[in-house]
Amino acid sequence: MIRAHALTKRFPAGKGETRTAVDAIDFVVEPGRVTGFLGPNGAGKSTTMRMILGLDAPTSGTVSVNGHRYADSPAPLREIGALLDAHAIHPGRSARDHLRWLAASNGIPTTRVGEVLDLVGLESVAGQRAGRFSLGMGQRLGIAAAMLGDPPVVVLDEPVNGLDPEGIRWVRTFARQLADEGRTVFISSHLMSEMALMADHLLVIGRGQILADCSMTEFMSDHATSYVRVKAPALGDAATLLGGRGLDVSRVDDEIRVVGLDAAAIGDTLFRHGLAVHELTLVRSSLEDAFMTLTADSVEYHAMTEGAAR
Ligand SMILES: Nc1ncnc2c1ncn2[C@@H]1O[C@H](COP(=O)(O)OP(=O)(O)OP(=O)(O)O)[C@@H](O)[C@H]1O
Repeated sequence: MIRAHALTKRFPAGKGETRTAVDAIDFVVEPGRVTGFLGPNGAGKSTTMRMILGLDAPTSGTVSVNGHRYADSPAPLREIGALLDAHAIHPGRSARDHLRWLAASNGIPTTRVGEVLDLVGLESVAGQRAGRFSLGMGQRLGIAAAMLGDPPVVVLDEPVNGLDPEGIRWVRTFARQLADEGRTVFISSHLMSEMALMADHLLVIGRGQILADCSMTEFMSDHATSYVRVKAPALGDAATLLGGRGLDVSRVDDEIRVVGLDAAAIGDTLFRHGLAVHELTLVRSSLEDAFMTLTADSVEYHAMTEGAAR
């Protein structure tokens, strides 16, 4: 498992000032499930992952993989496999040569190269230069490299960024398989929609702080609210009536939004009081909305106007 305690990273920000990228965070990434590491751009995901892998030194605090610091591991690739930057591959080298070189420099038998190429479905193109690979093939090669040491812990930074739906599905299935094999799987993303389909557990980060650490199911029930949209000619009367019953009623433009009773019961109540109803719809807020709400205060660069965001 991965365990972070009071993990902090500050970067120099000029004029003797510092910028806190990761702010004293505590978390545990458990084996046997996919943990999604979710946060808007600049939230601190990559910095955290780099500290897990010993590529950045924490300013303070600790992070361990299977009980010890990554840097203290005698055989790091057998301990933890990582995909941080899929483009960090020599473009002139073939996929097979790239993996052979990695295996040789890490004391891993070259027979493993064929196995990981098979695992990610690149066997047929293994002789081609990696520089010619599509984004999806590059991601697969990066994942093959991560799996060389058959590690119990796998860390993937934005593995589906820029992939087509087929590539996304492949990564999702692969991550699930790794978790089912009992491995610790830690995957970052800035898109809730991806995590909703991939992760069992969620760690949400914003401005370097943990905003949520819970199961995906818990996140859904806590944050994805729903309401019933009511449109009626006598909207004010309908709002007064429903509000009088202790329901949470808010008026937005030409509709009222009601929380606390299902659509059928609301319709019946209005009917019994002779109020006509033109629309009665259950509206579920999407998980993406829930994530945006949770991280709204921690997004680094807000669009200046709504129009600019489009
Ligand atoms: N080497 C560095 N020097 C200075 N500041 C840095 C450095 N690396 C990251 N930062 C800053 O730390 C903060 C967190 O960055 P980080 O890359 O970890 O975020 P992220 O969540 O991975 O975002 P993204 O999804 O955009 O990659 C940002 O404000 C970033 O500008």
